[in-house]
Amino acid sequence: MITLDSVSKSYDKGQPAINNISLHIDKGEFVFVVGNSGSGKSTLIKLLLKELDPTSGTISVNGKVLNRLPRRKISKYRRGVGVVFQDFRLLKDRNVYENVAFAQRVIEKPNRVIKKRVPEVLTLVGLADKYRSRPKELSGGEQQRVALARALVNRPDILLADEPTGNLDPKNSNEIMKLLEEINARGTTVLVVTHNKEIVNAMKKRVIRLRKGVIISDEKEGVYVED
Ligand SMILES: Nc1ncnc2c1ncn2[C@@H]1O[C@H](COP(=O)(O)OP(=O)(O)OP(=O)(O)O)[C@@H](O)[C@H]1O
Repeated sequence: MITLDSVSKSYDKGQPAINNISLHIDKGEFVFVVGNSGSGKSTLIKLLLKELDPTSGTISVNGKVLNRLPRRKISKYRRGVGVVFQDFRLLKDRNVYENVAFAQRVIEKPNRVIKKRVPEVLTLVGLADKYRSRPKELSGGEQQRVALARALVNRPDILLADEPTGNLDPKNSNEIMKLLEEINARGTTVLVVTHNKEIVNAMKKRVIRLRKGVIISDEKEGVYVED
């Protein structure tokens, strides 16, 4: 599903943000990526979204070699990869329904599909009754659930979450993680970047640890080890 083969990424100056990483994630896996600030986690996410290209090495996702993906095919590729961020990134002037529908409108899904699919995915995240609310009328946990619904509405094979609980209290964090687990159980491959020690330790999933752009451990039922 996701394979990195000797991947490095250097920005203009300093040491590489990702330094010769090889890694394989199977379809249906749930993986945490942990590491100190600056260890390369966000760079890894950007490489997987093809927002950045590696300086060397190859990345394949869903059978496609990203290095060779032509520019005109990038947006289609990204449709297969849902993404959520710490800061939710919702459209402030649109309600919950429109925030989720937007992801379908940009790929020109017909209205009849949108009308069926948006309520389905809002039900999945437990927000069916809040479809008319604006983001500012929602709690942080609810806003993140809207972001998750938007990431999932086009049924991606992979979900990337960059610090999804970074702005949430423990209760909301647990709820978001339960949802990610459920989404994973339905077949989506999930990769979560996090600093949340409690969550990583509670969930007993695969944990990949980065330090200065290098994988320093990769354990099947890992725990969060501070650097
Ligand atoms: N656009 C950029 N230009 C130059 N250097 C960058 C850029 N983005 C990241 N870096 C550098 O690359 C390294 C890895 O950064 P990255 O953002 O991937 O780390 P991170 O593990 O996600 O950190 P955090 O937990 O703070 O988000 C850092 O040394 C950072 O300063």
